[in-house]
Amino acid sequence: MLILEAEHISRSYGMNPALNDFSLSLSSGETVGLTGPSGSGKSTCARILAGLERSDTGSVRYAEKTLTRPDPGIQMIFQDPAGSFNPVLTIRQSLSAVLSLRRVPKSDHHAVLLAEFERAGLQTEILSRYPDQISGGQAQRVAIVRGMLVHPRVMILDEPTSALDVSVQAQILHLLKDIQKENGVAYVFISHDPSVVEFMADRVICL
Ligand SMILES: Nc1ncnc2c1ncn2[C@@H]1O[C@H](COP(=O)(O)OP(=O)(O)OP(=O)(O)O)[C@@H](O)[C@H]1O
Repeated sequence: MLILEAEHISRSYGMNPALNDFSLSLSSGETVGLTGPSGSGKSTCARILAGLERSDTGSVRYAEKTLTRPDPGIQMIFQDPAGSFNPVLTIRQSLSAVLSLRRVPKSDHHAVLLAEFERAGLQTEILSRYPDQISGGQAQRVAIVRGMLVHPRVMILDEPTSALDVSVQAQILHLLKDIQKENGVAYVFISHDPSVVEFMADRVICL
């Protein structure tokens, strides 16, 4: 089933064209890889597909509706996960806030987070730490857990492993594959590294 569709999207910043006539069809459970050299518009494309930014021309449709703003069904994972957490909240507080938004009763939060952490291979003591007290690999796992708590149908992953060393990178890629096998989430996987994109993606678009 088609879940995300971009038709002829373009975006310029002033006189600088960042993305030119890009189209994409993404089905549930599928991974499309997006690659290309630095400055080719990968991150611009990611922000538009996630509804964080509007294209100048063309349109994005999510679940058969035109996307005009961020939708909880599309989650985005960035290269620098620690930077996307509120530094004054513990990991538990950040994740509980997401569960509260989903109206999960407070009394269930601990059990839900334990189960998610176990699945993601995270030790539970990380819950009481602050974002600057965990490693890059742990932070990226926590970011993936946070994204999945919302039960998205699409995840846009913008260079999710580029800041990690190779062994941690492989673990995160396998975690993403396992999650997808379990729940059929669709990925747009962005990386400048062709071997990583090749490993993750069912098909690859080069910008
Ligand atoms: N907010 C912005 N304002 C002005 N120009 C921008 C902005 N964001 C991106 N650009 C420009 O748009 C072009 C595409 O940038 P983008 O970050 O999408 O490329 P990228 O392929 O993700 O690059 P990289 O691999 O280096 O992250 C670049 O020329 C960049 O300088």
